[in-house]
Amino acid sequence: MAQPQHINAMKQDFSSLLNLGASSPIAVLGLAAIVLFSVYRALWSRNAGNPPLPPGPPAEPVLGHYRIVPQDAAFRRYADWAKEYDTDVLFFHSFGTKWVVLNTLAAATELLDKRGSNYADRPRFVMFEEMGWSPTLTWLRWGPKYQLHRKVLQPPFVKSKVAQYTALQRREALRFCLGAIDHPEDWLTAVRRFSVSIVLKIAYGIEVEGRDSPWIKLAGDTAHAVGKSGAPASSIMDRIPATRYLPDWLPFMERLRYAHTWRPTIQNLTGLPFEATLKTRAAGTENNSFVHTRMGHWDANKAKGQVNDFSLEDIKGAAATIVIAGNDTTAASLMLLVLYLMQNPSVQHKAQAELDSLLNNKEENRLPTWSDLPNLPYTNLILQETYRMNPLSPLGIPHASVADDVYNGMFIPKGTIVYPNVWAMCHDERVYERPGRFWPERYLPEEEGGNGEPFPVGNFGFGRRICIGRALAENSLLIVLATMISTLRIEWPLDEEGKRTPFEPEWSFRGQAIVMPFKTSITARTTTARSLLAAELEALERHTEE
Ligand code: HEM
Repeated sequence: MAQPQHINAMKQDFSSLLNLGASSPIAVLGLAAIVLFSVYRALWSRNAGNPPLPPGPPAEPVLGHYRIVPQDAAFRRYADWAKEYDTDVLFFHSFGTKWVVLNTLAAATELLDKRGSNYADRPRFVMFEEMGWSPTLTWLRWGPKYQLHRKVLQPPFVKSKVAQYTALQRREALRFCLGAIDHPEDWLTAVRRFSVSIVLKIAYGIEVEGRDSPWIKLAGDTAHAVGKSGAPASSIMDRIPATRYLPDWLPFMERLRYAHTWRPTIQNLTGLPFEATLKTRAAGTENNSFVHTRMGHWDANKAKGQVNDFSLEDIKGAAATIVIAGNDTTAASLMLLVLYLMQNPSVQHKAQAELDSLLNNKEENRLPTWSDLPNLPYTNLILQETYRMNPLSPLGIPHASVADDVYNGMFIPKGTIVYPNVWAMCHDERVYERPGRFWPERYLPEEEGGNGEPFPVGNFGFGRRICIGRALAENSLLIVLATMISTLRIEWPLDEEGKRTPFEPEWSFRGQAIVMPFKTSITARTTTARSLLAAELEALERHTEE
């Protein structure tokens, strides 16, 4: 969801335009004129008489920074430029689009939090509209529709309300560990099941039955469709919206083709669970899922002859938001937890010791519950360190400025796209000693052997657009982490010679920063772990089915 892909996408769009030019020089000249005009109008005409723009590397004529910013791991390059130009805000432009990158927590807090109302907008996501997304909070521009969606979606996820989902989350945590013990070679299915089961149940009341559930596949397909669609607001349709009406077979419209190819998948994700839920309601089944609750309000208003501000399309889109925003992020975070525990056996052992001493495991033989979590400080530090090591959206989800602004004598024009460089903030050597090292103790005070470093900030965004699901996500991750530490032994896999050999897995830094599927060895940590998991799962299954 972050920036590197938008540069990449522009490259694809632009090189396709150049290909077209081979057969149609007039088209190239026309497009060049449009680009030059939009660059002038969007950028320089607005800057006349204002303070200077923030610094940044020199741009190329016409193309601006499109060839300057790397496609991969741009967040690292931005962090280097911030040092080189001795600034916390960098400025870039390309084809009339302007963007700034905020490289310190101070800049992000000042602009996105304190001046939040000026940075609550998003760029327009025309390509996502073409892909068939219903109104979706994450992509909505600032305005009454956005505010209505946020007002409806936020309440069930505030900290005081997410307790209603704890039984579900614990059940899925137990299922994950049991799945990983029973099918260690297929631990990723257990990961995907864990994340999608939680969001489908909350959004629609749908149960994911078994490892072969079609819902797991649909969630995977959607993740693929979104993951490869490029960064939001980066396609030629986003730059020049009228191009969405061009035929998609034109050589330079490959992203429109992509949107149309994946449209059925997106429509399935937003449509199928919604239709299934409407059917269960029509058959008289009620549950407390988001859709059932909203449909209850909708029916009641309709019966009273009152206008429904929140339309059926809105309910459909808002429910899909829960799945889109909450599924992949949770799955990717759980993969990171497995990775860091595997890579850092001493951390794993320390966390096991913390759990064992609390649960007195050998005598009582029980698994961690919600009431144990506040008494597991080291487990919590592991989660904080996981957030810091690899922010999933290293450049956040872009905000956009509503009006002209000046920050530390630098001009930020209206309509500028704003990327918080969360990775740079989490890896700032002035704040974190040896930031590339996974060291959960760094947050402890010095007298307890730590460095007194602050918890990372920004992984869930900033200001008015901050993630609504962070309390839910944190609960999911903490309960699954504690259950894993208690029941699983996670080690390097055995190689062909039967040795455990450390390796660095592959990563993808285009858009989101995610670890690619990797091999690991997962076994039950104690002789009773599996039976304990199975017994508690059975009890919870009865409970959550009610
Ligand atoms: C580890 C898990 C998660 C991470 C790292 C994460 C991260 C983020 C980030 C970085 C943003 C952008 C905030 C901004 O623009 O400043 C965001 C927005 C959002 N997240 Fe999450 N998220 C996670 C889980 C969830 C879950 C479980 C839900 C489900 C309810 C959710 C729902 C949303 C929504 C609806 C938005 C859009 C908010 C808006 O634009 O007003 N997220 N998230």
